[in-house]
Amino acid sequence: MNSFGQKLKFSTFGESHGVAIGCLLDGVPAGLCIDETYIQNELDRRKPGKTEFETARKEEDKVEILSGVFEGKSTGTPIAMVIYNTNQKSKDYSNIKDVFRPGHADFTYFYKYGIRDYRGGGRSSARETAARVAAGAIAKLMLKELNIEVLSGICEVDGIKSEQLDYEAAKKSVIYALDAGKEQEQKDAIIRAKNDHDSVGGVSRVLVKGAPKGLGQPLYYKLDAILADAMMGINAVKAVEIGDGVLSASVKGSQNNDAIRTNGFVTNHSGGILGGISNGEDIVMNVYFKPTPSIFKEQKTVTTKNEEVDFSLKGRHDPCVAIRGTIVCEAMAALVIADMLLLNMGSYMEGVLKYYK
Ligand SMILES: Cc1cc2nc3c(=O)[nH]c(=O)nc-3n(C[C@H](O)[C@H](O)[C@H](O)COP(=O)(O)O)c2cc1C
Ligand SMILES: C=C(O[C@@H]1CC(C(=O)O)=C[C@@H](OP(=O)(O)O)[C@H]1O)C(=O)O
Repeated sequence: MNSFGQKLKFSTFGESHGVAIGCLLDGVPAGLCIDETYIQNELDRRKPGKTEFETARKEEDKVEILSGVFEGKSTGTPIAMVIYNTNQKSKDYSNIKDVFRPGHADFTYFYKYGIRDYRGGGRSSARETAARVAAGAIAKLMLKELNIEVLSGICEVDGIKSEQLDYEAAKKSVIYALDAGKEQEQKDAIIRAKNDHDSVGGVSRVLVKGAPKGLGQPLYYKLDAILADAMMGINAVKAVEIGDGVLSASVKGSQNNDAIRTNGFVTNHSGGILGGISNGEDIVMNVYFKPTPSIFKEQKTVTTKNEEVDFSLKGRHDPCVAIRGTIVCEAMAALVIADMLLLNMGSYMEGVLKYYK
């Protein structure tokens, strides 16, 4: 179960090499138009196997809505969605049955549960994030009704930073690069690492446009805390910055404060959140992904019997997980913002009236 979930309850099921993955999304208001083509398009943006910058595992990620939608509209009842796995090739994973891949969840799952679905990491595989994207697409449909948009793109690969942040460019790029001028260099870094049987990290920049003032509950349900929680819950995310983030610790207050004018804020160092509440500016986050743990270089590890071994991995893996990860960030951000909106409708007379009008 998700940890935001005040109004929207969201959970997923399934394993990478099981029959299917899917989700249950409860709390979506009745009467929302559920555009299945839109949901599928969102899944297509994340699905694996599209380019050489992604895992070679080809999945169509066709989503099927099982409940909660009638004649194209949400009914206010739980929405269940399923995506069948079709390209498992589980036998490729027999060589990690008794060894732990450094950097992956094999070690910790084994010591926590004593049993591990080693076929592609089972439940710990980011295959599960397809289900997040399906739920996030429904949240995005709800946000669209309120002219709120969630966008994202890659602003750094292997330390190569984007100078431009062009979200339209990111939509056209196969690696969702925000800076078309840096795209080739970033692509080259991914392919170089891949050819070297290695992997690279990257950073996704997420932008929520059009969010109203007042989202987030002080003090223990702050919008920045909940967004960070949602992002950190994505596989391989190691840090989240809101607005200027880490940089704000090394500048003066006079440089960091956003001056206020009658028409809004002059700058947006805060990333659109003050005191845990949205201030009406763009909500901006940087989400940091580590390099893919499953690499094909020989590595040192131990077996399930705690014997030291050198081992070489097989399988199909993303050389840079941030690329597809950015689509998952959008989905999680959309779910959080939708949840916060629904929460405000309950605590704000204006919201309640608008909702019931
Ligand atoms: C979209 C996406 C794709 C990923 N693809 C792979 C992959 O192909 N191989 C791999 O080892 N890890 C991949 N990961 C990362 C692992 O799932 C993740 O590192 C692992 O579950 C351990 O969790 P942690 O890194 O959060 O500790 C991917 C992550 C995301 C978000
Ligand atoms: C299958 C997908 O990505 C997978 C994420 C992943 C991992 O360890 O996170 C490992 C690889 O697959 P497997 O679980 O078969 O080893 C990726 O291909 C997907 O995103 O749909």
